[in-house]
Amino acid sequence: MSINERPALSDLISSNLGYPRIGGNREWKKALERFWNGSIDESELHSEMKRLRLEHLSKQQDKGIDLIPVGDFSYYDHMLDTSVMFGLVPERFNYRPAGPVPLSVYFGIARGQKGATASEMTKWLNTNYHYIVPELANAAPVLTENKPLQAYREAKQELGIEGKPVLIGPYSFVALSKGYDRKDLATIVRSFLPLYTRVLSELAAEGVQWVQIDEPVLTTLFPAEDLDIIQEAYETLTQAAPALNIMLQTYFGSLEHYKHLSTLPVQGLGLDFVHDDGENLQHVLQHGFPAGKTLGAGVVDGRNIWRSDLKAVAALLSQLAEQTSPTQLIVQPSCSLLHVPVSLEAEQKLDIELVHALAFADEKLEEIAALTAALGERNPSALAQVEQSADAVARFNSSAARVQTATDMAALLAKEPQSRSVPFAQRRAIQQDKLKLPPLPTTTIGSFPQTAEIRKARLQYRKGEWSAEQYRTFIQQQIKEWIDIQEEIGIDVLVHGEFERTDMVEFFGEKLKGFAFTQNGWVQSYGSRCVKPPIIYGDVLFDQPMTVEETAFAQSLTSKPVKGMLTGPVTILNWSFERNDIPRSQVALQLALALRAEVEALEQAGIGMIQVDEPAIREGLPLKKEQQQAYLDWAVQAFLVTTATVEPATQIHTHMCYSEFQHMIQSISDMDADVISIETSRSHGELIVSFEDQVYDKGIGLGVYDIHSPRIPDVAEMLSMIQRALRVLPSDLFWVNPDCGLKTRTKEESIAALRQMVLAAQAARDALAVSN
Ligand SMILES: Nc1nc2c(c(=O)[nH]1)N[C@@H](CNc1ccc(C(=O)N[C@@H](CCC(=O)N[C@@H](CCC(=O)N[C@@H](CCC(=O)O)C(=O)O)C(=O)O)C(=O)O)cc1)CN2
Ligand code: MET
Ligand SMILES: [Zn+2]
Repeated sequence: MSINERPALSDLISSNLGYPRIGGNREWKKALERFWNGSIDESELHSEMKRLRLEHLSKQQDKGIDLIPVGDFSYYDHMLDTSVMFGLVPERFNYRPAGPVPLSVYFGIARGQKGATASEMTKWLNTNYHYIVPELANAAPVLTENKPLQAYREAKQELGIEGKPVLIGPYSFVALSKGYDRKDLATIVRSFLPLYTRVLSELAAEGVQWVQIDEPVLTTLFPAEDLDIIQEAYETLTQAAPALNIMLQTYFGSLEHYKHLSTLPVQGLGLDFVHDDGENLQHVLQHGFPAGKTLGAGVVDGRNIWRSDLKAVAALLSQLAEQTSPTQLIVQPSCSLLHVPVSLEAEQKLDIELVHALAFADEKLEEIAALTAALGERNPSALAQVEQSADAVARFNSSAARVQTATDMAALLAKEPQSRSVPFAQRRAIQQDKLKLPPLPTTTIGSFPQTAEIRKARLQYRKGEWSAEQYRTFIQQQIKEWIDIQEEIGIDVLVHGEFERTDMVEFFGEKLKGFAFTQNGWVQSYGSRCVKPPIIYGDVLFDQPMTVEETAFAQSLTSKPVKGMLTGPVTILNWSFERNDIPRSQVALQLALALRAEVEALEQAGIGMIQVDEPAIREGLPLKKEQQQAYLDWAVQAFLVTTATVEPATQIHTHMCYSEFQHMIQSISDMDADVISIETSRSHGELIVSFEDQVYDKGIGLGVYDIHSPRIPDVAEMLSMIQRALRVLPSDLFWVNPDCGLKTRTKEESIAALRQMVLAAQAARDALAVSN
């Protein structure tokens, strides 16, 4: 349907689901880090946070958004905010919540503190955002403060904004927590309902119109029997605050149980019409949408950076309006804009054709406002904007940048070997013969501290104040310093330290063809840590060696093996903003072929061990079961294409960060890496059980200490991690390493922790020698 045939949508309103916290120039990150290092005090932190919070609200208002979210801002993470609001402070912090939880305890849970390890951190659904996992063991939930209410009051008093408080719903909150038996889920959800009831009734008493309750778990494969407690929860909440309109918000997928969920006793249902494979629309068309209910239509992509084809979106909205005749339709992004950069304003260096095809958070709000105005006939000039956007998208899609060179991937692949030439058992003997490693060899995951000095050097180089030669010499000095440190500590397999890299994905994006990179396109990954995902806009191709010089230099300084270090195809794909005009699997294979060229170049330069990191392989897993195997198949294939052509004597390593791997051990094994290192320490050994079944029979290093925390682990603690793992894993396949790279730690912390780790490995070897 064309936009001119649309039915009247005059009561259309616009909404947002969440706005990036980090600020246009990462002011948020900088304030937090200044507070943690003691440069500013708590009151200075609070005032900077408030300034940012209000600035973000004003901006959304200026863009013309009707329903502006409040309470989505956070000092670290929104799940952690909810935990402390409910008084969930783990016992080891020795704090019994009475009123609001102090900032020191809040950051303690997030980052660890003396005598108390941090709470576990894990991926937020299928994104590169990480949340702090609530601990429900021995929990006695109490309401310590009403955070959404405070946020609402602040927006109203300071800016006159009638905000829409956002909170994570009781079902998703509990489902994404740990420390309880799954069979008790309903009881636990029930125990939180009085707290939610109080929060909502106070909001209602204050005169709040709409509240957004996020239930992202509803788009995953949750057990159907949970529908009962979900039903019960929303009956309770609606009864508690009948004057309030509850928007039950879902995102990142479609609702498998649409028929049931659409009839829950709430006033609005928010659906993702972008990342749903068309299924939500099918559900609405097939089953209808309950009369009298408001449909929150997530039609603008909240997690990728492409400009919308607003004409197509307008047609979708018209279709929804016509088919469902809901009393009200709300135009909104598919999810919170937390997952995209703030604004295109700062991007002066991108190709103009590309810029016209992009939309970051602020531009997405403009799209939503324009669409609402055009369809609602509020503003005739908005129509022109809608037409323009469709033209821009079409122009870019047919541009030379986009045109595919490698069309027939299947034919291309048919010519390439996709498995190692000899099986693992044989490779292992050949490799051990060559490498002669001790039992329980020690290594690290790749990066060493990215100090202020290193970042400053890179900045000077980028600004042209330093020559390429000066920067190169500086990087070589860093490599030399750390090769010496590693040798002195007694680590068995060394790394060069990744000093030349800004980020493990951005670095490769800058060197491969088909990528564009932004100047300021930052997105929060966890806490104050941000990433600048590169943009895959065209065909990915190898250009020239990317890592050989630094790796070979490092190897020239030592007789111990140095592991080459690459980021794998699936991770580069998952942590970039990807093109969406061709299938993801095809982009992954293009990446794999490009990276294979690098693997071969390293091998030719005499590097005998190559690590191809795949920390993001798990988060790309589709939320729906029927799509998972196909994904795993092409992901494994991409890894094999990258690594399979090396000699049997060349040892391939891979690394993955903490994830729920239980159901994909077979696929991990099929990747056929000689050694895998996996982050485990924050899960306190739970992951080991997954590898117990003996499906996994290759080299394995389970992280023995948490690198996300500044705390230095002691020898006994790591020794017990090793020994616990050795109860289920064969000692001749076991490696000792930290959880992940050390780039976020200081030099002192890293050296101290690695010394302890080598002592722990030595103690474990001694114990093995005695028992043999
Ligand atoms: N892409 C990605 N995703 C990931 C990970 C990862 O490593 N990469 N790891 C896991 C955990 N997530 C992480 C995400 C980010 C960081 C991280 O350390 N980020 C750095 C930024 C890295 C970076 O690109 N740094 C630039 C520096 C950019 C900068 O701040 N420059 C300053 C100047 C330099 C200075 O004085 O500091 C400026 O422009 O103002 C560089 O090295 O060159 C940070 O937020 O601090 C760590 C882990 C999961 N997801
Ligand atoms: C997020 S996984 C990180 C792997 C990388 N080689 C590093 O050590 O930083
Ligand atoms: Zn990692």
